[in-house]
Amino acid sequence: MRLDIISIFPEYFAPLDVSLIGKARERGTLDVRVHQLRDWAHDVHKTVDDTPYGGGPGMVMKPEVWGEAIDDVIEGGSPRMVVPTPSGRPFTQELAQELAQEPWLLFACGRYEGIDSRVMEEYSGRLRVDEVSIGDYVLAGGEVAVLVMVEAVGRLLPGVLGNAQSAVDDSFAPGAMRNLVEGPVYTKPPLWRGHEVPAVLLSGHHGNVARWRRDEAIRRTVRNRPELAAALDPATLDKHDRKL
Ligand SMILES: Nc1cc(-c2ccc3ccn(Cc4ccccc4)c3c2)n[nH]1
Repeated sequence: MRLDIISIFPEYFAPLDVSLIGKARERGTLDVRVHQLRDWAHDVHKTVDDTPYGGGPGMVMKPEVWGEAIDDVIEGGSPRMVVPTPSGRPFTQELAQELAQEPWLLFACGRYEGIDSRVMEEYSGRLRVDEVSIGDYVLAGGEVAVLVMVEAVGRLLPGVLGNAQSAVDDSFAPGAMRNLVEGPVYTKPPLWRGHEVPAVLLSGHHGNVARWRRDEAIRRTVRNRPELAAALDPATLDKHDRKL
């Protein structure tokens, strides 16, 4: 997968050189290219923003600079364009799975009050353009949102996660964990500061372990994410409720 990221703060993406994503880049699974938007601003001050039409606080990012940058980066190709914004469609595990199937993603990182909307209008005619929110809180720009999405998507790519099963067992993953968060995890020692590991996990009985883990996942979903629990098959809840 090729990932292009355009931003006025390319240094935000240094973390993509380390850990899972860094190794995927070394292996060639991921081809990440970060671009400085100001390289396409031609005035002496490399201006990328201007005052908003209709008034209001802050500044808006200029369409001309973005248009030149995107045209140069995509070179006539057709990546899927993802634009982080507070007003976008929610970024979910399902969307991460969808993006992980794409051969080429282009992330446009806005700052200030956002990017002139005509940029998304212009490229929606040529590319698949998704405006995406990573949550109902307001960031100062798109860079952190892109880091979140690149990690969530990157870990789903073949060979990136040491243990491919992990992704299958992810919270929210389609299939058995749909609408469920994960339960608690434990490792050695079996007793730590008076806290024991649940005996079932030491039993070696895989069926009982699987059932216990599902019970705990449902218990935690009901406690922390009632809106997800509401979407669970009532039969599932009912069966487990009796034990929860
Ligand atoms: N989930 C999520 C995404 C963002 C986000 C993404 C890109 C940008 C570009 C500029 N800002 C600042 C901004 C503040 C308020 C209104 C509009 C823009 C951004 C915020 N915040 N929260």
